[in-house]
Amino acid sequence: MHPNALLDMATELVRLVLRLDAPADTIVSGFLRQHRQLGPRERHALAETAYTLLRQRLVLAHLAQSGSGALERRLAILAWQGTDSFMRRALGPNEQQWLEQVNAIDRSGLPEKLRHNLPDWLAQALRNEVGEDFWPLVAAMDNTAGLDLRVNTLKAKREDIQAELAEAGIQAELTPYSPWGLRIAGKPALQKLPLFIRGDVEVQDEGSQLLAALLAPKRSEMVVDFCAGAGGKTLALGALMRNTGRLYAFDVSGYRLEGMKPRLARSGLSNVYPAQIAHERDERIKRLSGKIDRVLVDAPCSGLGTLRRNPDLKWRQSPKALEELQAKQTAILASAARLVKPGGRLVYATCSLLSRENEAIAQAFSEANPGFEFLPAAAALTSAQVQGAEALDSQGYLRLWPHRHATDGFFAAAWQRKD
Ligand SMILES: C[S@@+](CC[C@H](N)C(=O)[O-])C[C@H]1O[C@@H](n2cnc3c(N)ncnc32)[C@H](O)[C@@H]1O
Repeated sequence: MHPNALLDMATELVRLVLRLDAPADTIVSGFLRQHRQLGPRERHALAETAYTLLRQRLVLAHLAQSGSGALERRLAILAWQGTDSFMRRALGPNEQQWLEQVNAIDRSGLPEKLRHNLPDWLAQALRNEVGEDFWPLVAAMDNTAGLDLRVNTLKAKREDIQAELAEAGIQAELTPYSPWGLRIAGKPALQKLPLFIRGDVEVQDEGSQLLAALLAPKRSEMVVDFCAGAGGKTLALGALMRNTGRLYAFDVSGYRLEGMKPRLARSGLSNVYPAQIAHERDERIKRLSGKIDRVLVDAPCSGLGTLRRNPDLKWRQSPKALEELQAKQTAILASAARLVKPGGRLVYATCSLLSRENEAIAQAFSEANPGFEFLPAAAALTSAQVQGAEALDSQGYLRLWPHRHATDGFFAAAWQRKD
């Protein structure tokens, strides 16, 4: 494709993602689907340009002020993630000159806001969470996420998959904490590899894998994944149960549950029972009250722990939205807890970095439910064969951070129901 045409497309994509009226990954994948003529490198350049713009929105908007022509085009030029020389062939002499001037600016001298690229409320909230780690956290969230795989231990061994990947020219390291994880260098296409088609691996952040480890379901147990979505955690739980017992995968979204089907088919699991529920107090839930060995609540949350993958969330979330989420999280956790039988385990998890969705919800639950005993994460994870689990524990909670653990940001709290 001619550079002019590709830059025009990038400009159009920038216009679409800046509306912030839908998740950026939905907009980007929809846009790329409409332009099937694009090659893989062109797709990559367009997608990464859109994500870079969302990551660095404030500084790029500031720098774009000095140019002329359509603002979206200036932003696309500044955020461009394809080959530089290719893009420059689309620029007129004035644009070339402007770009030289902008590139010469020392960004480290710009005001803080233009360096962290966060809305004020979120910058303040993150400073409150991590104090002097604020800038390392900002830097980690500015990177693209790595690619982690979870080996489906029902079908394969981690070392064998590592060797098979090496044969295909793909370097993979063992993840430091998850006993089933592999971390891949770069972003190779995996979907066509036999090991992926066979269902021997799933793409899953190491942090997500550790939530399954914390719930630690056993053979023949009755387990509920309360907010199962497209089944990322469900599949990990089913494999830990060695395809025995019963694993209910509930969600209010039939559309998301539908997304589980192809993954379930690949996984070889037959112990999973997906079911759409109307809300957290659904009749189906009531019928299972007090009967379940282990319940995972992977609660709907702000998703702010996933900014490496979903940088649009920092612009799409708000303190008001957080309040609504907190009410929902509290209600879902209270309902899910009723399922747990005496001696059973309950885990509440989010992919948020903010205490108000995490410790605050867990502490309120502990106070309101003396029949549930708090289980410190380090001990529970160590029993689940997680190495170095102390490094993941903060005051008994599982707390994962992009800048400390090279995972998405995750939180989890675990309890055991007393007899
Ligand atoms: C963080 S996502 C779950 C991701 C999923 N566990 C995975 O690993 O892929 C939260 C899910 O909660 C679901 N949800 C929202 N409200 C709910 C409710 N009241 N009861 C059950 N699920 C709910 C959403 O549809 C969404 O799929």
